[in-house]
Amino acid sequence: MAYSAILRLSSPACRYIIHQSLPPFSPLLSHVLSPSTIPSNFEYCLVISALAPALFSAVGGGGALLQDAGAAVLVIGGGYALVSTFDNLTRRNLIEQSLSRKLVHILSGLLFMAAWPIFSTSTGARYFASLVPCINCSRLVIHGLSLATDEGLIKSVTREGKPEELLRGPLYYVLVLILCAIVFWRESPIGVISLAMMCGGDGIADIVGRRFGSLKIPYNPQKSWAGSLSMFLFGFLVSIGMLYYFSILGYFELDWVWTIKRVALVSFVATVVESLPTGKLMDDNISVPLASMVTALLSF
Ligand SMILES: C/C(=C\COP(=O)(O)O)CCC[C@H](C)CCC[C@H](C)CCCC(C)C
Ligand SMILES: Nc1ccn([C@@H]2O[C@H](COP(=O)(O)OP(=O)(O)O)[C@@H](O)[C@H]2O)c(=O)n1
Repeated sequence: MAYSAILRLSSPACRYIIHQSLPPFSPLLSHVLSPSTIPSNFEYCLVISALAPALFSAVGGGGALLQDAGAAVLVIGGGYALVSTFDNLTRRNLIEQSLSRKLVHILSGLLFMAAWPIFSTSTGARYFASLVPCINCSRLVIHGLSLATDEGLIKSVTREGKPEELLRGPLYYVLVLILCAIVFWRESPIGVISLAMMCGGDGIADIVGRRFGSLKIPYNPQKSWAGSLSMFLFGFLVSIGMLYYFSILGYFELDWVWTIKRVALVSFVATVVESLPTGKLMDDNISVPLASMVTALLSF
């Protein structure tokens, strides 16, 4: 009944329109809809309720709407599941908090982007997809302002377990997801590369840099050559991998030799920007995707 259009069908014109626009799917229908029969309004409502899904999918509205709403619910659930999974791993001391945060950093955006093809081809699909980071954005603001408490969220995405940390890196991160979903979506490699560099590149730099980053960068002792090199390589590979994923699904047709060169350039520029001592001026979750977008816009 949710999709059924309960229409006032008393007017003959309305019944005529229905009769003309709906092929008689069965003898029952042709009887009920034929102008010679005068069915009650209840019978018409019954018919419309039965045919509404077909009607909606025939006009492209309900089918796409249903698909996008379902996809959004599925991905929102996936986001909650991901965060709570890493919260449990951290609580059980199976992984340290900094590693948990970085794995959430790497996986959230990449899995969100990988889910884009399950949304419909309608023009509104990108807005349904952006609902996912939007809901997480409101979640981060609510808990970042301590209007509510979610220990699991705080433990799995903050460095020191302070709620106000949610209003910096994590918030900028989901805002970039919203921007890329709405502005670039599945139509442009720029959004894909920017998210790959922010999620994959910047994420791996922390993991590798903390463990193997003894050789520091001269102009920024907080960063290391190992961290930056891993960002360049992993960011490049994740970018190419995601572009290949979307291209085999038919969203991009790319000249791969040309593309590889430009992705390498984007990855290099993003890595240099991330290595700069500008963390206090601009969070990496803004500077890395911004540098990637500008470089990709100029080179693609
Ligand atoms: C830990 C995060 C950012 C911190 O960045 P940094 O300070 O370490 O540089 C990521 C925060 C993720 C957010 C809480 C949840 C986002 C969920 C995502 C929009 C949907 C994922 C769906 C997918 C299917 C798992
Ligand atoms: N290029 C890089 C990036 C991070 N790192 C290491 O990872 C730690 C966290 O890096 P970061 O401050 O960029 O972390 P986020 O701002 O990305 O959360 C740094 O303090 C370094 O120990 C590195 O060695 N080289």
